This record gives sequence, C-alpha cells and structure tokens, in this order.
Amino acid sequence: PSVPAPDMEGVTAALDSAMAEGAPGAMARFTGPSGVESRTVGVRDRTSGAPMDIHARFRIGSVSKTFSTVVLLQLVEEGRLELDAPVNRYLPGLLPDDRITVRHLLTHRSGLADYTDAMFADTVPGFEAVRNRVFSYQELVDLSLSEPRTTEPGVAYKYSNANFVVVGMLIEKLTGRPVSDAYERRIFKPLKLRGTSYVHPDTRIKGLHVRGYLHPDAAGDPLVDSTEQTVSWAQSAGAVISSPADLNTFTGALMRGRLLSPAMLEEMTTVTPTDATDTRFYGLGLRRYDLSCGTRVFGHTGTVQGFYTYAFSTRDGRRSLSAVANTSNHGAANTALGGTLEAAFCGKKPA
Ligand SMILES: C[C@@H](NC(=O)[C@@H](C)NC(=O)CCCC[C@H](NC(=O)C[NH3+])C(=O)[O-])C(=O)O
Repeated sequence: PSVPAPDMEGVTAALDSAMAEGAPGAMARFTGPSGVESRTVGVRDRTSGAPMDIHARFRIGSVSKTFSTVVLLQLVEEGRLELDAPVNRYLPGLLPDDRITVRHLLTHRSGLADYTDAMFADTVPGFEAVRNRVFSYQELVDLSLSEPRTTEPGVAYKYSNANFVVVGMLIEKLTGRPVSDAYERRIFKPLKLRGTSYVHPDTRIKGLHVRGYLHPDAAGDPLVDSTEQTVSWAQSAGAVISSPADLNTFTGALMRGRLLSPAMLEEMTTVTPTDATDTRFYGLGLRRYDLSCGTRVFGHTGTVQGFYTYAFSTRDGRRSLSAVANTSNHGAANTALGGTLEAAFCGKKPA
C-alpha cells in the first residue's frame, strides 16, 4: 500500500522550533521507500560556528536501552536466560525481591528507583559532579536500592535507568565479556554501524561529532558545554554514541526482523500504556507512539546532557526517522523536536 511522503517542510519547521526554544542546532534524517531525506539547522559547535552535519555523531541517551534489549533478547533466544525468571537467578543476591523478573526490567515495572532523579536534581552541579566519574554497575544499583521501591513488581510502569543498568549486568554475567563486546558483535558489526560506538568510560566523541549544550535550571544562565563526559551514570542505560544514518539502519533492521526472531520481535513490540494519554506505550526496551494519522512507530527517545534524540521506525521497518537537537534540560525544545515524527510519518496535513 502506498504510504504518505514525508513532509520535509514540516520536519524543518520542527527543527527550527527546537532552535527557537534554545537548541544551538538540530537535524533529522528520514529513510523510506523513496530514499533518504535529511535536514539540518543551526550549528553543531557554538564556538567554531561549524554548521550541523547529518554525518556527525552524538550521544543517543536512552536509545541505548533498545540496543541493550536486543542483546538480552538474543541471549533469551539462545536459552541463556528466561524472560519470566527472577533476576536473582542469574545475579544471586543482587535485588532484595526475588519476584523481580527479567521482563520487569525491560518493561520498567520492577519498582527499582531511578537514582538519576536525585543525582540530577540540581542539573548543572549534578552533571559536573559525575561527568568525569566512573561508576561500577553495583554502585549504581546500590544508589537505586538506597531509595524506596516505586511499585510492587509488575504492578505499574515506573521508568527507571536502574532497570537497564541491571540489564547490562545480566549481559556481562551471561557472556563473561564487557557489554561493549556484545554491542559490537551482535549489532554494530552485523549492521555495519560504522558511526556507532560504546566507549565508556572514555569521555570523548571521536570523529566528526555534535557538541552538546546543557540548559541550566536558572533561566538566563549560560549554556554549559556538556560534550565530554563518561556517561558512567547510565552506561548500558544511555552511553551509546551513534549517527542519524546508523540509528535509521538500526531501527529499520530491528523492525524488519534482522536482529530477533519474529516471535521475539512480537514479544518486544507488545506494549502497555505508559501514561494517561492513549498514544504512548512501552514494550520491551521499546517505545510505541501512535501518531495522529494512525501510524504506529516503534523506537526510543534519549536525553543525555546536551542531547535530545528520537529514533523511530514503522512496524514494517520501511520508514525510519532519527532526529537530534544539541541541547537538553529544556522540555519545550524536546517537544518541538518530537514534531519531526508527525511530519515525517504522517506527511503533509490535508489543506
Ligand atoms: C527520558 C529519557 N531517558 C534517558 O535518555 C536517560 C538516559 N536520561 C535520563 O534519565 C535523564 C538524566 C538527566 C538529564 C538532564 N536533566 C536534568 O538534569 C534535570 N534536572 C538533562 O536534561 O540533560 C528517555 O528514556 O527518553
């Protein structure tokens, strides 16, 4: 069946509005049946004035959670662990409740508190305190367990980075290798994602890249260049670096069944609602947004200091969009950037 052509003027308008809301720059790349369309606005570096570049790399934040989920679900397919088994079966004694299962981690229904709320309550001091720190997975889990659980296991959706820190621990325990090896062998190499890397705890973004600018909490305070950091506070929950083309390749390949069996992909895309609205859902390490034109898109969003990311694909993998703005801690810019999804996947609004 024919699908609407992307409304690239609408995509550009959304990027422009992200800039109007304070992003130094933004860009989007659409891959579809008629080929690739890219748009860039503003700068990738405020000091040099270098323009935003569609080939530049950036920190994808929680889109990393979908990469970690693919690795873990491949391990489930290989019989190395079971989705509905207690996490403690594979990581004895880690969690204080044997009822917390692997699936609860992937669906944000474990009840493990998100330690980043306290860590970044004061945005800039919180960031400066950790930008060069290296945490062990255990330290991050301990931070989470030092706070009360947010729900009984399985009862409610409560987003938490801690869930995907434990996913990283599971991957390293079951493979006996660092999580970076699993990303490389199972995703980056097979899909030839040459612009994608996991370099934790290195603080640099190598090669052509976008510099990120963190909005301070106090209006009027200067933007903080947050480009160099370990992202050790997130790791398997948020430390992957990628590019617009690679993200479209990843989400498209995932939805086409290149990474998981049809049955497992069906499991991954089986969602529950995340909030009061009936348009946003979460599956296994995957968001589903139901757009105004009825199209359902699957992928993830990302927020890491200085970078907002959207990376989504249609269920058939034929159309993908990635979009990034090089700012964060600024909800209006994030919402504006999200406007690229409707434009790209729903096309021009009827006059
Ligand atoms: C929500 C998003 N989650 C992620 O991408 C993960 C990796 N990021 C966070 O949890 C945000 C950490 C604070 C960022 C900071 N905010 C503050 O410091 C607020 N005081 C910032 O905006 O850069 C997702 O799943 O889409």
